[in-house]
Amino acid sequence: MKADVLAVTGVSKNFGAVSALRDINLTVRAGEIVALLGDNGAGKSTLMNVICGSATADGGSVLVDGEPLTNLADARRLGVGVVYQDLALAPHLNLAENLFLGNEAVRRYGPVRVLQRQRMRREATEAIERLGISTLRDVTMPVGRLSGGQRQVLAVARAMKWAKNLILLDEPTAALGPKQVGIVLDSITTAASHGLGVVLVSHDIPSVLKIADRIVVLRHGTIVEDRTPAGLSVAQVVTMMVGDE
Ligand SMILES: Nc1ncnc2c1ncn2[C@@H]1O[C@H](COP(=O)(O)OP(=O)(O)OP(=O)(O)O)[C@@H](O)[C@H]1O
Repeated sequence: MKADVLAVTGVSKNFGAVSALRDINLTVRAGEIVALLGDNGAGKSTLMNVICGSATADGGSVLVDGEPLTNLADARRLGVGVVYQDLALAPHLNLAENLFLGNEAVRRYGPVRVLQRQRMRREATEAIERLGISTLRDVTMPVGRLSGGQRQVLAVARAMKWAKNLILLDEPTAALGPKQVGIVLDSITTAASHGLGVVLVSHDIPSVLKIADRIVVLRHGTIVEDRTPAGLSVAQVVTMMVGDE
């Protein structure tokens, strides 16, 4: 049995009178892909924000690789990679520069800091090769020239390069064509096969059914299902998400 990279225990979060999360218990193992599902307002974003350290829970705990995570600095130290819906890529920079955005490789000569461009290009090429994406081979290409799917894959490659334990993805297949969806799903399963735990929020149920090892359904701030998706139809999952409404 693989180790838990994420253990969420008894987490609650309120916004004034709104109880956005109530007694959330969730574990994710190394190499496991867990999809967080739920109708609008169910609490998915709030839970992702708590797991990535951008929001603090009012109660309960989040452990990554056994260590408490309560803020963004913890998330960075514990190797939690996040792929935001807007991808947070810089279009005027090239692929390699984007992979290193905020983590630039520099060499210090006394007070002078020099960017290690060659090293960044080499490591960027390796990171992209790990995902097996042939269309992203030229790491000197500006990101502004990439398609939506290629940008999404690049964002996954970046999260994977810096993540040690866990990758969180927000709607990774939104607004992509079928072929691009396939490439993005492959990149996510590759990240998991490298031993990272993956948590993704998605309304794209067919994609979730293809790649998730577990689905976790939130309704009104509580988990109502935590199970394998094996044998489930899209309609059955939607019913779990919306309940009797
Ligand atoms: N910053 C905030 N201030 C006040 N209420 C909030 C805030 N963030 C979320 N909420 C409330 O908490 C509940 C859960 O919201 P959340 O955004 O987590 O849901 P969600 O499942 O991600 O929804 P969606 O699919 O629409 O993004 C909702 O009732 C929402 O209105």
